[in-house]
Amino acid sequence: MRLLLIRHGETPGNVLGQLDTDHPGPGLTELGERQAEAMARALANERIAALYASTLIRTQITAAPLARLHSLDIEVLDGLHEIEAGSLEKLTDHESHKRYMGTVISWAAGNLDQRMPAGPDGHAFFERFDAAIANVVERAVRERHGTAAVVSHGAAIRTWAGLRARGAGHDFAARHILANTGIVAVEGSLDAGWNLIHWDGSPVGGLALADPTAEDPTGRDVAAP
Ligand SMILES: O=C(O)[C@H](O)COP(=O)(O)O
Repeated sequence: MRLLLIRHGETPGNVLGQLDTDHPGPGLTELGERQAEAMARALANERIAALYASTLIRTQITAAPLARLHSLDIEVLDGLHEIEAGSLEKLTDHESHKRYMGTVISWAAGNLDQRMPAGPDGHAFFERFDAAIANVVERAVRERHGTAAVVSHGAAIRTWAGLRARGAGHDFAARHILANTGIVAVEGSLDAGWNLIHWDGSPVGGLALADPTAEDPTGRDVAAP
């Protein structure tokens, strides 16, 4: 089956460069709302049979136009939420960004024992995200459908795909941006594992929907010095 892992639309926290991972989290900016509408239009011809969002409301708001267009319900799944920032929560400085993204990219390299300061380690993240993906796949197998869309988060998608998708890898995940409404597509199964099909790091509705001035720590190239 195919999984479209979609990052949510822009939030006020993304504009400020805030490490904002608490529940329920912020809604979208006006640009974020437009990104979500454009994402639905861009995916109008995709045969999406099931649509999932995380427990943070920004993903549910982002999924709403796509749900309307495809006449789908949004299923909110535990386990798809952003990687908790621990004691870095709400910080906006570059050292904190580096520490947060450095930790999650090291998980994508397989160093799962590393811990976010006062937060989770890589084992805890992969356990909950893998379990969520297993739920998505089991339903697809039961209902015999081929494509599911999963609206999740910058660090969570990059880290999961970096370790789990053949053709990605931690270095790739670090270097490839994942702007708001960027999409990482993987194909595979629980038994065979996952292959990277494409990594569209820009807003799927087009570059006119990008916000080059946003600080956005989880969306940018983190291999850059
Ligand atoms: O730094 C961020 O942008 C926040 O920590 C959360 O990531 P997200 O915007 O992809 O949810």
